Amino acid sequence: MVLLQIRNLYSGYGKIRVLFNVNIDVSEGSITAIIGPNGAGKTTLLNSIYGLADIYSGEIIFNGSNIAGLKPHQISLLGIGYVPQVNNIFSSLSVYENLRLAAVGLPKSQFLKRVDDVLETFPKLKELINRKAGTLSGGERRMLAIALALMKNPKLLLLDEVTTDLAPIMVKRVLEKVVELRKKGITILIVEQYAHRALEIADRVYLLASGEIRFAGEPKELLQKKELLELYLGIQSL
Ligand SMILES: Nc1ncnc2c1ncn2[C@@H]1O[C@H](COP(=O)(O)OP(=O)(O)OP(=O)(O)O)[C@@H](O)[C@H]1O
Repeated sequence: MVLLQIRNLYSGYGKIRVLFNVNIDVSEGSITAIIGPNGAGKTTLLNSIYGLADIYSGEIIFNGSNIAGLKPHQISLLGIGYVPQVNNIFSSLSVYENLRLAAVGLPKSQFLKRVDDVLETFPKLKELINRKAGTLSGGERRMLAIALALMKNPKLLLLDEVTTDLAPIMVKRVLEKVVELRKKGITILIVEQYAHRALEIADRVYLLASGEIRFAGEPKELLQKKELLELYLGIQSL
């Protein structure tokens, strides 16, 4: 089943037009990667899905209904979680307090169940539960940012460059978590600046450049398109 279908999407910010005729299918239970050069519009695509960009035309069908034009809190309630590039962690609050805030409105008993689930996925955060978020390492903060999005129990998780600026070992751990989340039934749409990392874990990949989709297919097909890789990603081979 296709969980998210984007049809003929044109979007941007006011007069700044960024995406042109974008079509994307995200199958339930899959990892779908969006790659492309800087400024291609990858973040704008996630912002469009989450109600943070202006939709000029087109449809964003999630779980059967068109969500284009809805506000972020409405989209969140429908089951989409977003881990933005600049994460919204409160540094002066503890890990626990951040998790509590992320689940605001949830009755205490449900909150405790969700915290248990999320900490099972991120055992390291359990050890750090009373630490101020500002004292966490870069990798730990990235894990917390994902944990915060999971507190709302999303069906679809949007991840924007969650591995950028991390040491190689932490990159590996974060991506292993992403694969683990898919195993738990969460559908993932991931934007990655480093194409090879995304291609290793993705079921399907879209190459975006200058606001248009230039390739859609399986990672192994893209790996054979040397001219696309060279033109848009500046790499001879991966
Ligand atoms: N809030 C905004 N208001 C106006 N223009 C914006 C805004 N955010 C991004 N843009 C513009 O939209 C275009 C696409 O940016 P976007 O961040 O979506 O690209 P990207 O592929 O995610 O790039 P990067 O890898 O550098 O983050 C850029 O020209 C950028 O300047």
